[in-house]
Amino acid sequence: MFELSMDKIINAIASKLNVPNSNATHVNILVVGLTIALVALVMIHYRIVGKRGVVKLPPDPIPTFLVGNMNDIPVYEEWHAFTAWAKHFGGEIVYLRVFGTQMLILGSYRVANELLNKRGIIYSDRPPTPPMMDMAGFGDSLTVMGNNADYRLRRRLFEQHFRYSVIHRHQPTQIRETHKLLRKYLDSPASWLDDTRYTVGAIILDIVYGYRVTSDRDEWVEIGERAGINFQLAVKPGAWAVDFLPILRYVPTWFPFTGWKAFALDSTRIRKIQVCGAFEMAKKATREGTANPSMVSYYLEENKNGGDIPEKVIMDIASDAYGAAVETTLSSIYGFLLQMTKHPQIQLKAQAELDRVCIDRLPAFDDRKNLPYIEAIAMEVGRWHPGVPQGIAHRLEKDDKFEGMFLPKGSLIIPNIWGMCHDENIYESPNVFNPDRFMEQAGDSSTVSLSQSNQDPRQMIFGFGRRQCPGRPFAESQVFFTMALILKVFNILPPVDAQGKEIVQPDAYRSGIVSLPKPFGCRFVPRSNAAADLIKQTESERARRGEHRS
Ligand code: HEM
Repeated sequence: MFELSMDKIINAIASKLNVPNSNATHVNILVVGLTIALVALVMIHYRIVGKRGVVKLPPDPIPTFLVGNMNDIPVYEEWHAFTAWAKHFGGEIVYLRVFGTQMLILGSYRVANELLNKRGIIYSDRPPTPPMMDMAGFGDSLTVMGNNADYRLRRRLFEQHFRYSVIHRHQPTQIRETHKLLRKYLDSPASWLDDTRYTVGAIILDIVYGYRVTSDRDEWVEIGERAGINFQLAVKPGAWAVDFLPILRYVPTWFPFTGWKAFALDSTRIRKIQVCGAFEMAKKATREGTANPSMVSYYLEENKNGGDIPEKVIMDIASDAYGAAVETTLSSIYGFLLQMTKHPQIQLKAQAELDRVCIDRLPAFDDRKNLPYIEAIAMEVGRWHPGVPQGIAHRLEKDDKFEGMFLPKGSLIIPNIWGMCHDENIYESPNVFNPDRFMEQAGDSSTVSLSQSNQDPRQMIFGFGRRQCPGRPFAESQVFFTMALILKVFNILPPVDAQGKEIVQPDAYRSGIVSLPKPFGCRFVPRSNAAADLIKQTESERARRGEHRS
């Protein structure tokens, strides 16, 4: 029966190819060749996994010979392509291959929760550090380290300084610097973009090194920023030939076309100044007893009292905090300001809540539980454009199986956080900016509260499982506090053109691991004279606390 139908196929092919039947041997060879190729293709889609039988890989865009899906992955705003694939393949996991590297793009919170949270034990590793990251001085960063004992020590120490139960320690710094920002918005609103950036940098420098920024353009903030920019450049996938051909790292610097080596050397130099310089400054102050309390002074003191934390570890995690905190937190604050320029009604509603809770004073951290609408705006800002839209890749440590699909060991796991936050199955009209989606109307407008029924996007935007962002408690509190303070005293308006007409600004975001809004305009106008007075009073409070002016 089989031979009969095989003959038929051979004859059909033979006639199609115009090959006489007497030459059927050649056709036989052709058919065998085609069959092998077909089986090979099928084998790529289906894996034979030991005794567990045949298991299917997740669906994938058709790969190209050798390079796989390299050309399918866009260089900019990858999260849109990932979201489109998830829809196209009707699946929550998409499989990609680039050269020998296998990737699994997770497109829903449900799957990310099942794999990265619940099976965290095998999903918490990171891929090997790309050569350029290493050459540019970022190889020792906690964020890129594999799941080994050294990593776990660093992670524990890091968390100890930023977990929910201790972040109140950082509040005096947050209050001092964020109040200062309000004064800057009032006195010189044109430089709001830089001033906002400097504020976040100044807070982190104080928390981590006990260093108080005293000028508007502080050298340590500048160095931190340069290191941050270099990190973003070095980590960019596909940007560096050396990441594909590691042997290139041994090419001497005098060789033509090695500008990338100069970048790597300069980046390492800046990173060294940032990591060692700021640490040595904090160490000296701790030794002399003049240090402000900080992450570095805390662990150095612990060592003095019998602890044995390697100094290198303290030095590295301090710089990790700076590198990981500034751009991400800024992404939320800038994102909030951009949306406010477009949504005056949302501002009005938030200001009504603030005026009810903090009648004639500035909001404080303790007000958070009584300001659900401000919390809802913070959640919607995070959902609208997550600061790290594709997360940071995890690496699967063992072969795994999920709902009939085979997930191969060594795969990079990329959670498409942006896609999850715009999932129509979770959020109604996901492309509308609407904080009310997180609110529950309970009685009159003074008793509204946060709804428990809609998925809290913060379970996604800070990543997953054992790798979930350890800075989350601090980031949430700083974003909330900044938003509440600004809304209490300012109207946030869009820029105007030469005719005084308000400019409608695009929702444009920079691509990269951390994604911020592209530069945009914003006007800060005090809501009233009383609001301006509240800002000015922070100056006298500062003087009363004996803080220096800057
Ligand atoms: C709104 C602000 C922030 C967002 C959206 C954010 C988001 C993220 C995400 C998505 C990850 C990857 C998690 C994963 O691999 O699954 C991450 C990792 C990390 N974040 Fe944040 N982050 C923010 C603020 C901060 C702050 C303020 C700090 C420090 C104080 C921080 C420190 C870190 C560190 C050290 C890691 C690496 C953790 C590890 O690999 O174990 N982040 N963050």
